[in-house]
Amino acid sequence: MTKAELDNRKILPLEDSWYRRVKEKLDGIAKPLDGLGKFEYLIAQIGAIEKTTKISIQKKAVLVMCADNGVVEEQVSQSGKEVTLAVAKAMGVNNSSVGKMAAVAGVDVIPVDIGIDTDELIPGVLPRKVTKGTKNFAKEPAMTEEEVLKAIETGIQLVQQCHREGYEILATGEMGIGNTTTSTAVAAALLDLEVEQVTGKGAGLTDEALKRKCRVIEEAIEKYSLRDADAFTILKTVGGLDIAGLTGVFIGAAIEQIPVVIDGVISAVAALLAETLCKGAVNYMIPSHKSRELAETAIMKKLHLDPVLDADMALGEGTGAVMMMSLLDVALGVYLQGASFANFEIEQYKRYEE
Ligand SMILES: O=C(O)c1ccc[n+]([C@@H]2O[C@H](COP(=O)([O-])O)[C@@H](O)[C@H]2O)c1
Ligand SMILES: Cc1cc2nc[nH]c2cc1C
Repeated sequence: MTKAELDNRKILPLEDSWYRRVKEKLDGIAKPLDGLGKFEYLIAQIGAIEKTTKISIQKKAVLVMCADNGVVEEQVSQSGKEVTLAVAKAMGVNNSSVGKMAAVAGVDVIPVDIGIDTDELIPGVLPRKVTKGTKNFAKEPAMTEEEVLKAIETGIQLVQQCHREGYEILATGEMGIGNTTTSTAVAAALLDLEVEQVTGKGAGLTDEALKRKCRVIEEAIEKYSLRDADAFTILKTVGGLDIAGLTGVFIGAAIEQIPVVIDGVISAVAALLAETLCKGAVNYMIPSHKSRELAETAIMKKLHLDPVLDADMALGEGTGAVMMMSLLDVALGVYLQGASFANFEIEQYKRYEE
């Protein structure tokens, strides 16, 4: 894929009529009007994406992009980069946090090596390595243009493959030590935010290390004049292969017209990049939780998305998105099988315009 091909991707809008038809069906179910709150809108959104009132999200997968980040050399994370490989290996044998959750939720985990710094072929992990980790952005741009395009294309192609295999809804996830530094740098540059106000402790840091993390991000934004740069340049300079791959997943979901659930702050940054690069992609996105990472709030506000879960989670791997898939299944139980007012022989509730 060339940059021009990426720029020319067109995303189809959703039709309002499907929202209305799903909402009418929800209003006919014996319950208070809008009783399922935000889930009513989300169910209607999925109906509009699938273009049906007979919604199905039975076959589910979480695509977990795993990659290393050169900026870890600057000691911006509590652990070393070897943890990325260790957790990816655990994912491959369903022994990671997301694997345990997904088994309960009926979701398939698809871990992807999009840039782990190893020559090993990891059992159970899809080999889609673009390069063995990014460069340290404190010293040089993280990626080349070709690497970014290849990672985005990989994400798009994985969604297309999942769609062909019958998956009806996808979730995003990632594993990459240092990726809260890359994500925060992208968010701060793209949304012109104060670095100190949006930088969190990631997987855990001392106060002193947090100051170092802020300094590394701030210096890079200044060095490369990123506050005036476009989204693609920001991603290439301070982003990561996991973020680029996930950007492709969001673009791919919009192209294939399937719903995609956003996980934590790293996925949220990729969602923001996808919407910036391909307008309208956001209509295919479903938020899950409000990550503990500080950049999350500004990103969700910019995307006009409202995460349902506020549980102080900061695990990554796709865990929050998988939890959300379970909640969607539960809410859909009412939509698909709930008794109607007619079944109860009581009069349907009316909407009163104020
Ligand atoms: O999903 C989130 O919002 C989230 C917040 C904090 C940490 N993480 C996970 O922790 C790792 C990154 O943390 P760090 O401190 O190395 O940047 C990475 O593998 C993420 O999956 C994820
Ligand atoms: C063990 C471990 C698992 C993770 N999953 C996401 N980030 C992580 C960081 C660590 C350290």
